[in-house]
Amino acid sequence: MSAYADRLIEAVRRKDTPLCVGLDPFTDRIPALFGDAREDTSAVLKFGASIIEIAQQHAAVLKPQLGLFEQFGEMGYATARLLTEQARGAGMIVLLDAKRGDIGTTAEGYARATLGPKPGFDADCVTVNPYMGLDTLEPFLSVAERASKGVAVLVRTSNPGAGDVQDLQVGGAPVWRRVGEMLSGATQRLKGVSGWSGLMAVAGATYPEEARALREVMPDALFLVPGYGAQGASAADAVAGFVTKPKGLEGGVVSSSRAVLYPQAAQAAKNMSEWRAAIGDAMAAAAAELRAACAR
Ligand SMILES: O=c1ccn([C@@H]2O[C@H](COP(=O)(O)O)[C@@H](O)[C@H]2O)c(=O)[nH]1
Repeated sequence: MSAYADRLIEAVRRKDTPLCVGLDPFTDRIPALFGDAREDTSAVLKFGASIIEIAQQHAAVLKPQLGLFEQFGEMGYATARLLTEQARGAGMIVLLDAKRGDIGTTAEGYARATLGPKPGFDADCVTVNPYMGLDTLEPFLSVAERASKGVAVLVRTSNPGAGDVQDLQVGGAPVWRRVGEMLSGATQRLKGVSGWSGLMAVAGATYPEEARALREVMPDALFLVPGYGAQGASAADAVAGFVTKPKGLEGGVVSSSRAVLYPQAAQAAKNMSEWRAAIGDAMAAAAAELRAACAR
């Protein structure tokens, strides 16, 4: 199998947009058309399955937010696995947002559970938290190397409090920059023939200046950029850390969850075909807006 980075960048080029659809199930926002998600996880499964059917037309990548499935207990976990299988079966790349991070021996379990084959999730990539140190990433990197998968590392996150720790100065540079520097060996290990690495850096769209600076530190890492849409960042901000290549700007994927899952028109839909149309419109608009931002 080709390297994760090559598969990802090829899929993004084919779709001609860096849009990554986030799958974040919120019980109070899943329309009643699917059943009552507060009482029945089959409503979450039906909602997720319909989202994937539409998303596969507009985006190369799906990012299930595992925490929001885990809130439903074992059935939620099983639902996330079924949806991961559906998305991969439909040719989408699945980037599991699980934000794992623990001592090496425990991390081995997490790596098998997320990237490993059944009974693991068999996701293409998983998000990890590096703030316990490089050794905690090793099990994920080993599985990723062996199975042509990716590892997306939190470097400069999108949340308002991101700077509380990540902006602290260490030897004249912020922590997030030091983390980016620390990841250079891992980046080389997951490099594909395209020159891009499957060691992805999570760089929030809400901090475009930091994303630009991070690109200098991590020239080969594909970025996973959350924060576009519901968190207020524009398409231009979202691609700030991308790079100019002969075919225009590229360099990663931009995720959007709430803005494409729960647009107003979909919340007001009276039937399934209205809902499908509203979701399709929201995803098409996001895909086009990001495509245009990449072309500038
Ligand atoms: O820095 C980060 C890292 C991860 N996330 C996750 O991305 C989505 C964002 O959802 P939106 O509805 O598009 O705001 C969500 O799953 C977060 O857990 C992030 O926002 N920032």
